[in-house]
Amino acid sequence: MPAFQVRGAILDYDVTGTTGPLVVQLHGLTSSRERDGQLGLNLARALRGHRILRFDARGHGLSTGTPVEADYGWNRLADDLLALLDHVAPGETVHGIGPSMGTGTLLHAAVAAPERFRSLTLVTPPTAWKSRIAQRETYLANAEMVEHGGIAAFVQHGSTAPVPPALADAPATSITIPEDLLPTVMRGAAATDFPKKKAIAKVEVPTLILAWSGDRTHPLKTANLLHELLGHSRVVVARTPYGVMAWPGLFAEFVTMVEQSEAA
Ligand SMILES: O=C(O)CCC(=O)CC(=O)O
Repeated sequence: MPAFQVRGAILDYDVTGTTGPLVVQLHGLTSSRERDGQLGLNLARALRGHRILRFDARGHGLSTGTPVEADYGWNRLADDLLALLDHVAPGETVHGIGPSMGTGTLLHAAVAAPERFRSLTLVTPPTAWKSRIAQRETYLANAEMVEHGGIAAFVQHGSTAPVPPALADAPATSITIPEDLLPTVMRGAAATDFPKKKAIAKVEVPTLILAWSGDRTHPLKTANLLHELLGHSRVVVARTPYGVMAWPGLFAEFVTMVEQSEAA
């Protein structure tokens, strides 16, 4: 696999397809491109005639990490993303898609460099702003849990959490962050948040928001707030696994429509 060195980490990535516009696909906290595939979240899979760039965020999957909490803030992950885009596709505008932490990363990147994005697909937007306060405590407690009981304690605790209806059929998967790095990544997640609402409202990139119901880590309130702020957006909510099965098709159709309206 190709690798890219940025700010002390080596990001593992791959590009499928040889022609067509570039799509960059991100993943969520404690996940990786492989694990998101197992969860049915390889959402660019229905798209044809495009190059798809996928990578593991620093500290996740096959990428290496740094022992610095702030490096896992969404703003810093956005710096990684923009640097990787400069490396793989200098000067090219791209379609970005990413769940949860990937959404936070895309929003920071789009605020910093809106000209790099043709479209954004924000999947299962996580807690943000007001709802981030309680999530922060959860992540700090998780960091301590790993330090005292290892990943096994964290996994055991997570297995008792309610599963959103849209994930009812998802297989069991493993955390992709090494045990010694996980507390650092968790504390980085605890300290981060979306960009300010005013900054998001200035982003004029066409946006599709794919959310699901019944998940406190990805509350519908965030999806709806983003929809209100982003003038060029549409929101679709999945309430069952069938709703999530439709997402690759919805994404492919959205990207095609964005390209057709640019050409018109
Ligand atoms: O709340 C966060 O920091 C992001 C949570 C996340 O990315 C987990 C997921 O992918 O479900």
